[in-house]
Amino acid sequence: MIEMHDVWKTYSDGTNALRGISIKVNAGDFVYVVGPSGAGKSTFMKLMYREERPTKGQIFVNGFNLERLKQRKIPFVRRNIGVIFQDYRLLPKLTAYENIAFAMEVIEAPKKHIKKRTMEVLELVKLKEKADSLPTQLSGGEQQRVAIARAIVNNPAVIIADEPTGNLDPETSWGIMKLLEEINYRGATIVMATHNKEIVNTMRKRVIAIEQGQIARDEVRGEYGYED
Ligand SMILES: Nc1ncnc2c1ncn2[C@@H]1O[C@H](COP(=O)(O)OP(=O)(O)OP(=O)(O)O)[C@@H](O)[C@H]1O
Repeated sequence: MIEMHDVWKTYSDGTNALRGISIKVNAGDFVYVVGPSGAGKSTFMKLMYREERPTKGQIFVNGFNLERLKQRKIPFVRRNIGVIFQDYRLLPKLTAYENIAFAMEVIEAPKKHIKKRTMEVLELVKLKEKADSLPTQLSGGEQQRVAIARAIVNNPAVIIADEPTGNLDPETSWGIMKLLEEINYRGATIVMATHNKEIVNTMRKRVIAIEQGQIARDEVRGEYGYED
């Protein structure tokens, strides 16, 4: 599903963010990515959805070699990866419904299908009654649920979540985790970077720890392992 072979990332200012990462994530896995601030977690995530390119090494997602990808194939690969950010990144002038529907419009899904599927995911994230609200009219947790609905609306095989609970209080964070667990249960592979010790130690999953740009641990039912 996702494979990295000896992946290195050096930014243009010379920062060595990743130094020889090799991993394999299978279809249906739920993986936490943990590690100290600045360890390289976000860089690792960005490489998977091709926001950044590796300096060296190979990355495969859904069978595609991201480094050999033809330009015209990029939208196809991106459509198979849903991305969730700490700061939600909803379009501020669009309603909850429109934010989600927009993700289907850009891939030119049939109109009839858009309405049905958008309502379906709004229901899944329990926000049907907020369909017409703008992001500013929603709480942080509700905005993140809209962002999750947007990420899954095109049925991607892989969900990349970079600190999805980073801006949320503990109770709201648990709601988001329940939702991600449900999405994983329905078949999506989830890779989630997090600093949330309680979540990692309670909802036991595979844990990949990155330290100074290298894999420090990779455990099947791992622990958070840091004090923050
Ligand atoms: N665009 C960039 N240009 C130069 N250096 C960068 C860039 N992005 C990240 N870095 C550096 O690369 C290293 C890894 O950063 P990254 O954001 O991947 O870490 P992180 O583990 O996600 O940190 P955090 O937990 O604080 O979000 C850091 O030293 C960071 O300063």
